[in-house]
Amino acid sequence: MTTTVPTPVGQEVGAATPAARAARPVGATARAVRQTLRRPAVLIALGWLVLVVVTSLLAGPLSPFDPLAQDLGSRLQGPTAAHLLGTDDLGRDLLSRILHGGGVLLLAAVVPVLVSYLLGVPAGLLVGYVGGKADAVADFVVNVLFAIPALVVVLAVSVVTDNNLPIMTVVFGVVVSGGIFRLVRASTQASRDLLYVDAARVSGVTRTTILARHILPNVLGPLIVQGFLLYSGAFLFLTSLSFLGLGFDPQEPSWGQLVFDATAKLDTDPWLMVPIGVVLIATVAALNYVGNALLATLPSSRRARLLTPTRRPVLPVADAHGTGSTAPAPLPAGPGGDEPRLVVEGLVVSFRGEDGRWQPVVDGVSFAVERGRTLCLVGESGCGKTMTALATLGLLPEGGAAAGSVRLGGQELIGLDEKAMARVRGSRIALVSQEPMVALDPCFSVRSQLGDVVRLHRGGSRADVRTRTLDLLRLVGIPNAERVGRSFPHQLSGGMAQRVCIALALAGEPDVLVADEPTTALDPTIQAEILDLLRSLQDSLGLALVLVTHDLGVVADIGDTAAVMYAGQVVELAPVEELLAAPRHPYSRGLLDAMPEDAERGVPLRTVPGVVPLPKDWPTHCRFAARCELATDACRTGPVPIEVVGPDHQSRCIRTAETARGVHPVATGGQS
Ligand SMILES: Nc1ncnc2c1ncn2[C@@H]1O[C@H](COP(=O)(O)OP(=O)(O)OP(=O)(O)O)[C@@H](O)[C@H]1O
Repeated sequence: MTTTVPTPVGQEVGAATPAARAARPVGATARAVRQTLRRPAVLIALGWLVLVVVTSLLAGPLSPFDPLAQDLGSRLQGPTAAHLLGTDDLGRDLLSRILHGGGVLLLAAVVPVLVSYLLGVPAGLLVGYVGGKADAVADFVVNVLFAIPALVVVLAVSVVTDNNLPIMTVVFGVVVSGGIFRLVRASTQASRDLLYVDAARVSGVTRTTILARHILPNVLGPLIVQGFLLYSGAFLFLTSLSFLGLGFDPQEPSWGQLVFDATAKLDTDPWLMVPIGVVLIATVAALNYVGNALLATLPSSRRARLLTPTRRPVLPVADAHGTGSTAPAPLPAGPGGDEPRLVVEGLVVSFRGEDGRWQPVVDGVSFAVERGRTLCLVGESGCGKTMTALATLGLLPEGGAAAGSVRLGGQELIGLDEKAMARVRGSRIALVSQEPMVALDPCFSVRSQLGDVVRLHRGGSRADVRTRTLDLLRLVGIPNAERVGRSFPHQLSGGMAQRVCIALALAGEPDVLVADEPTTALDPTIQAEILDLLRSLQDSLGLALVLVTHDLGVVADIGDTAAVMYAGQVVELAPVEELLAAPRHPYSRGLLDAMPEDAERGVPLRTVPGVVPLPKDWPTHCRFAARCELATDACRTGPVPIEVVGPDHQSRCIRTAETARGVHPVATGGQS
């Protein structure tokens, strides 16, 4: 039997990015756990574990014989009516020995789990929260712990303590506690800057309360799952010790001892190995199976997948047209009359309110993107850019549903079930999110996360996956790919993390990349580098890029076409140069006038007065009318259709003819 020591926990558990976990409703996780526990295979595994525990507890009354009673007249018998599982070389009943041999082992395996939790959880919370020097010291200690082979330490302890099992299990728990520490620290680091944690901090809540109430719940799920896996590892480890005759009383039956006895007679009496082998394998497999099944219920590092309900709700026909205020304008065909790579037509995204009614937040949006071109979705906060982008990937948050048409290379995506959509996502259309640190799982190295995605999309041997992973890192401009590959997300700068996220998105070689404010979280010099990178990738790979931004500077820098969104609608769709030179919608003009790049020193920055109305407050007439200085009574009489105002240029304004002649409202001074 080989000695198995559980691998470091932090490298094993698919713990969610905590921010993503925080975003996931608790009820959803609880539901997923309940569903998992009802699966027949999980029920069988749980049933076996319960059987093992109960029969070990009731070993005395259940055993047909004294497990130590020798009967040399019935040595090495196979199964008989008297001895259902046969006897060993001293004629001892195997069934009775198996029943008595598991209890101490099962109990002893709890100790390392408890010890590692007692050490790892508080230390991980504290160090993850305060960071700084404490983090460096703790990291050093944990690295040392990981470098020590647990078996060697425990063997040494067994010699020094004269085979004292409790001390050996405690020491084993200390050695493996580094994994729990890393898991908790990584989750704490990612949670400590969440808005609600900040809010608690500024409200004067004590550090202990913040850690216990706001941060610990984020890590509880993975900890429970890890408990199963750690217990399974500890159980195997202790079985190995007892096989070596360490820790357990050699006079008492133990499962390791039974394996040892069976190994000695493997050539002449192989049956001896069968009952104990089956029991051991079944027990370890059941523990691992339940652990892994629970693991799958946790939100994983792929935030997008976490936020995706397994069955996506469908908008009822009556609500599928949003407010149905206007028909979409015709879309341009691609070169040679082909359909462009991504075509979005009459897209409606709605959320179901507490009253059960569907509230549109994206209302009949249409645009198309060609290979090698960039379409920018631009507008103020709350206009529906992100929801439009997420709907194209089938990644709407829970409660959201989409209708209309999203065609990718001619294939309709709206209405695809989650399984089919999962095949499309990543391999044909991929997402680069706003917050690289949220998109990366703090518990796994860059190489491991990227390798997972490469394996998922391309398969191949370990060497192939490794080569491709490094190639991808180099592709996104990371020169020291080997070193960055070994790093964990918290060791990366924001720009580097965003490059890694772009590499993740490119791993499946998609045709279309959707980037949601990919530079917002970065400082200006890095923003420029990331935009350059996207542009060069687009050139070399021929990607169609959908870029969400509120920054017209970014649009000017990288966009080919701009779709200006306001209150859930596209109000202007135009080639970027045309939009910048001669916008046809007053809102576009307002945004341009408000660009800080154009501000004159000493003159207050121009703004568009007022705010974007909430979806529930959208008027039935022009939604921008309340903020528009050109608005007349005619603008307040009914829905305004989007109209073709030039080749590839559309505007949703009834005064478009005048704006073409340069009649535009002057945005008013506001913030300086
Ligand atoms: N989970 C949700 N449930 C209900 N409404 C939502 C949800 N998420 C977003 N919304 C609403 O959808 C509308 C559009 O939001 P969206 O995030 O797409 O805007 P945005 O233009 O991307 O803004 P930002 O730049 O701030 O992300 C907003 O009114 C928002 O309140």
